[in-house]
Amino acid sequence: MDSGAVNAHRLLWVDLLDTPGEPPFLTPDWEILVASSLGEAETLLRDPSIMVGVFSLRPDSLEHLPALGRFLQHHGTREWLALVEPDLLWDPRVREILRHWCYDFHSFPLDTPRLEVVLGHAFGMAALLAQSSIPSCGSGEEDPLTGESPSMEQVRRTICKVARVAAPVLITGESGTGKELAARAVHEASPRAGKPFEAINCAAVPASLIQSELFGHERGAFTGAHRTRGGRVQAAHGGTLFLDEIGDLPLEVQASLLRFLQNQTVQRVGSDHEDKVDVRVVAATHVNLTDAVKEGRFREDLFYRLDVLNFEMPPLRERDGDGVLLAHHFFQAFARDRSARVKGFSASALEAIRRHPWPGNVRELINRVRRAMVLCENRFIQPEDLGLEDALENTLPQASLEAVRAEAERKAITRALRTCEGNVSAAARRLNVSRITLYRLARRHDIPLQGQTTVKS
Ligand SMILES: Nc1ncnc2c1ncn2[C@@H]1O[C@H](COP(=O)(O)OP(=O)(O)OP(=O)(O)O)[C@@H](O)[C@H]1O
Repeated sequence: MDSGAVNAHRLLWVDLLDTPGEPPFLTPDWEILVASSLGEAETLLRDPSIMVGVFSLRPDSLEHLPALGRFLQHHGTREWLALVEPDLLWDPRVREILRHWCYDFHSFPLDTPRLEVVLGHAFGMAALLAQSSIPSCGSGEEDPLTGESPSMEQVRRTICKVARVAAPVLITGESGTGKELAARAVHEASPRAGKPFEAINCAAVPASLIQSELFGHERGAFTGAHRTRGGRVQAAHGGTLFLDEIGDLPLEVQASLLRFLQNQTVQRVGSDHEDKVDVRVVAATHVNLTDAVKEGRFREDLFYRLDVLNFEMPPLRERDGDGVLLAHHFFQAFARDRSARVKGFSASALEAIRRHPWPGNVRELINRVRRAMVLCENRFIQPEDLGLEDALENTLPQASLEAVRAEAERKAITRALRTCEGNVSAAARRLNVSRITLYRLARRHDIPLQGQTTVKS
């Protein structure tokens, strides 16, 4: 029964009677999913958004009590309500179930308004419990995603939401924006945290090997298959499979992936039977999959299977202030690589970081900061150390005349020293100033000079 209401709370109705009855008519706040066996209930509960369940106990359902007890124990993070025939309340086995595993119970006949009130309370309690079991959901110490811009805050909120639902997730975004990191964050914030997170880059595995890499193979299935091997999908059992660059998956492998998503089964290459798996898929792409579908490179049915929940990692140039924050973050992280002399970023380097469009996104920023920390010869990283001197070019005319002159002076001195391989006398001649003036200017601009201590002014 589907109430069809947007944002309705999902409720599992477990009916173990030989002749199951209809669930009651509840307000559209509830979407009722009916299971007529514990097996069916088990399958439906793969959906973590179902946080509340109801089951009824009548004389003809007593044979199921032992199995019901095990089932409730296994799903103890949900809140359960029992509807009980009044006579059964004296049965010690029934009392045991109510005492240990139920949030509340009702005796027949059913009082629907009262039931709904209690269901609301039970849902609230289950939601609280679920929240406290989600580690940081993007805001605590474990949060791997650095960034405080509004667009990153939005990403965090989305991660928290999609983490709770079992459906596939599709993450889009330019290369280097942190799609894999976001996929890990989804996994860590989901009930699958602590279970395997298997990541595979579909573009990096040769097309001939990807089928067996994903689904495994039997011994002798192809030349070189010396032993039977499980694939990455099976390795992710209970957890999450991250398929990076999904747009590069060959068409024949797309068919197997679709089958796996539909049935949650895998078939090894060379095998004629299928194994059941429980894996959540998170996929990422930097290409437009809609275009790939139009061009026949990507199966439309697979696209719709994957595109159930989606979000985009914003490019770094659209994350206000995050470039500088990330630069400081990686500066600290690479502390071991840096010379103790390097204290941080100069004001002009930070300005260059703000101005640069970062086509390679966070990955480019990491590489530039790491290189600058190794190459920097000053106490503070300069735009040139980051290879970002051009980023300031257009901005200089807007700065004060004094700042423009200082920046030009600093650049000219640095360039002359580099050309003269650090020889101060030669650089001074080239700049048409005395050595003493060059020493004074170098000190003002924090530019180290060779043999500085031996020269008397
Ligand atoms: N917000 C962030 N905070 C800290 N590190 C980040 C952040 N975003 C990305 N990174 C780092 O940047 C690098 C690139 O990130 P990642 O591999 O997740 O990007 P991607 O979008 O999956 O790239 P590609 O499309 O090329 O596979 C990684 O080293 C990752 O740890």
